[in-house]
Amino acid sequence: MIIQFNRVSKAYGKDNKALSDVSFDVEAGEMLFLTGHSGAGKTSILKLIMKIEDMSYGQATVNGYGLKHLKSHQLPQYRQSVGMIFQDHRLLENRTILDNVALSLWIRGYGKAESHKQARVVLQQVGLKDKTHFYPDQLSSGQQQRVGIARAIVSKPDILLADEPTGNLDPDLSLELMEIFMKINETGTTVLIASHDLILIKRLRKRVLVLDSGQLIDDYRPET
Ligand SMILES: Nc1ncnc2c1ncn2[C@@H]1O[C@H](COP(=O)(O)OP(=O)(O)OP(=O)(O)O)[C@@H](O)[C@H]1O
Repeated sequence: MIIQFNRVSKAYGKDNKALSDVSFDVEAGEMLFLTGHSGAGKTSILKLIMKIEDMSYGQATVNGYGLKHLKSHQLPQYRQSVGMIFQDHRLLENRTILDNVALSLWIRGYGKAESHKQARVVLQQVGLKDKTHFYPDQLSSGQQQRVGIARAIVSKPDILLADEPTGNLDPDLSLELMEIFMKINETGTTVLIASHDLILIKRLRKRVLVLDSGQLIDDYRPET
């Protein structure tokens, strides 16, 4: 299992309970969705996996690392194996698309030429080969979201997390984006996507974890 949550709870402060006793397993190479109403706890699960937040109770193992006892010096290595695509793209406005993607390799010690080379490869993969010299504000929001995907996959993570990646896209663009995720998944990357776009999720016939007020109420696997 590449992700194991065992009775995980999360409270923000004393009273804000976001997750209660959540348990689930994900096999390496799976693609699945996390859904539920606004405030159900989807982002909280992703933040726990990224170790942006710490759990209050329970245990979780991700890619062989026990999250509870992960030391700060292990974090960079751990986070290299888990890529995250944020709801707001968080692109650097004063850098080109190519630099935005290459930067995540460059800060890991790759040379500039190699970083650019690999950035070009993933930008082609997400269909943005012709936009490498553009700046983020010259792209549509769907294209910006694809830059976010390119940036997350350029370091070849074992697990890819995405928080509402189709948030403000129209249905056609949302489907296109999901097809990109499916292609990434076909290369062996485990993909976990938080989304409340139920129509889209249904169409894709993948496993769906359903959260309700911080509790996991369903783990739906489509018939094969
Ligand atoms: N930093 C925080 N401080 C206090 N409470 C928080 C914090 N982050 C989240 N919460 C609370 O935890 C609960 C779960 O939030 P979370 O963001 O995980 O939900 P979500 O399912 O991702 O919602 P959405 O679909 O609206 O993004 C909510 O009640 C929220 O108010």
